[in-house]
Amino acid sequence: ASVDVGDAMDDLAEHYKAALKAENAQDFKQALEGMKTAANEAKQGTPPKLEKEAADSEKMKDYHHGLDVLIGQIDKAEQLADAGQLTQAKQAAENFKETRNTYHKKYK
Ligand code: HEM
Repeated sequence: ASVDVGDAMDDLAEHYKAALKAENAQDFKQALEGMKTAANEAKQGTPPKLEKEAADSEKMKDYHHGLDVLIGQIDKAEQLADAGQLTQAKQAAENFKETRNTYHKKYK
């Protein structure tokens, strides 16, 4: 069974919306956990634009790297929420958009 990247992205976007709307650390963290699950799922699929690339091609490696960058950013935002800094955590979450835009330009 292969993972559909578009489906994983829809999940990612839904949880991201919830994260940005969260009014407490618990809701925020739950949304971020959902984002991480979706990002890891996306890593198991192949973007339609890269279907002709070998699994170990530079482009596939870069696609995986982009999702790892996002997962790293999610972990940092989670740590801020754990430290009771929800405002800063949500600011950190706003910055996910930069990563999204960078990789969407290349592979979406
Ligand atoms: C906050 C982060 C992100 C959000 C909210 C997001 C959201 C989305 C959404 C809503 C779509 C359209 C899905 C559809 O076709 O139904 C999409 C497509 C896509 N995204 Fe993301 N994305 C994010 C980050 C990333 C990153 C980091 C990468 C790659 C490293 C990526 C790669 C792609 C690709 C390849 C598609 C096209 C999938 C397809 O056509 O099947 N996205 N994304």
